[in-house]
Amino acid sequence: MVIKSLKLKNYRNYDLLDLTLDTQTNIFYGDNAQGKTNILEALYLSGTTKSHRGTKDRDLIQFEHDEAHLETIVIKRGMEYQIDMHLKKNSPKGIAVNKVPIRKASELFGIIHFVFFSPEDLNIIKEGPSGRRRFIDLELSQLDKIYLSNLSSYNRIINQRNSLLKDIDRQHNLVETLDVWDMQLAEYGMKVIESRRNFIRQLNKIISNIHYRLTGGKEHIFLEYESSVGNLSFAQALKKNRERDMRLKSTSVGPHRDDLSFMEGSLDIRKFGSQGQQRTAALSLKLSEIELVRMLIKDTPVLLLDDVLSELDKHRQNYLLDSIHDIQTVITCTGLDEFVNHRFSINKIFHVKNGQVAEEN
Ligand SMILES: Nc1ncnc2c1ncn2[C@@H]1O[C@H](COP(=O)(O)OP(=O)(O)OP(=O)(O)O)[C@@H](O)[C@H]1O
Repeated sequence: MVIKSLKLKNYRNYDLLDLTLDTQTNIFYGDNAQGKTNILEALYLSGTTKSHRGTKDRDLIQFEHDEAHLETIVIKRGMEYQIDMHLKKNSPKGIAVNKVPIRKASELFGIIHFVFFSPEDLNIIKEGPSGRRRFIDLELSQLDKIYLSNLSSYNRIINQRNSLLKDIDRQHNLVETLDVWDMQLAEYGMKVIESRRNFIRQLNKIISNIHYRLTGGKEHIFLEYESSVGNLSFAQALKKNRERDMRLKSTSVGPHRDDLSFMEGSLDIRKFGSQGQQRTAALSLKLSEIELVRMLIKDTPVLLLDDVLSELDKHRQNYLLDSIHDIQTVITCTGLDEFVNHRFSINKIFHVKNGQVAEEN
């Protein structure tokens, strides 16, 4: 699949933008705060309905405007799909595929698949568990419609359970209603955990090879899904922790507290790895994600690289660029130095300045 074009109107710092992308490598370069990431964000939004930065629709609309419009044309297996998105300040976004309005965002599912890679991804091992859960959730939500639906049900129920835990403090007889919530939470929670375990199993088959090559044969790594539920069933764990949850007024076990560990032999890289080791493992993870997506969707995803090359040394830059030469890639960077010494062929170069994009030859 490839993105053929992107049009924006009143989106972030773009009044109007009309871009035709190359099917291979596209570079957007320019100084800071000129609008490079905004382009990647707009692309990601048009495929997933969400900003990769988690920004609300109203903040994506250009200051002093009430609406924004995005039009993306995707080519997938020879078919053209036009995705129109209308962002509004005070109501949900309108989406149409080939001019036919769709009612639910999930109807966009499967048209386009993005892998987003930003400098924060290189810190995924060094930082806290929420980034690692977010990594799993963002990818699985694109790969698996049922996961997306189970995860939203789980998140809805956990919010309701947490408010109930707060209310119980004032109105103790509400404690009887906890069982009903726990039953539902356990049902969706187990499904979420099972899908995540399966995803990690599949990633493990790929990551060890990639990491071995990336470290010049020095390291083997292995991922482990760490469930806060432990060996209990989720329902049992909820029961066991009920007193504590009531005291803390929040749910202490479940997929929203789980983590992913990166093991090099018996060494937990999260805790004991050097910074370099952690960043290399993070790069291996990202490369494995691309590989796994490719296998599962039986197509190539579109890769969005947000200023990530300048974060890598020459060896890792080369490894990354070599791994992606047959995928449509949209790269942002502040300068073109990273590409000068690489045989990597750039197909289109765009200069971004203050919400204006100029193609260079
Ligand atoms: N809703 C909005 N309306 C108008 N302009 C906006 C809006 N949101 C953000 N901007 C502007 O967009 C610019 C930031 O764009 P972007 O995040 O794409 O930067 P960038 O070129 O990727 O820079 P960097 O290299 O620093 O990441 C800023 O100038 C900011 O003021």
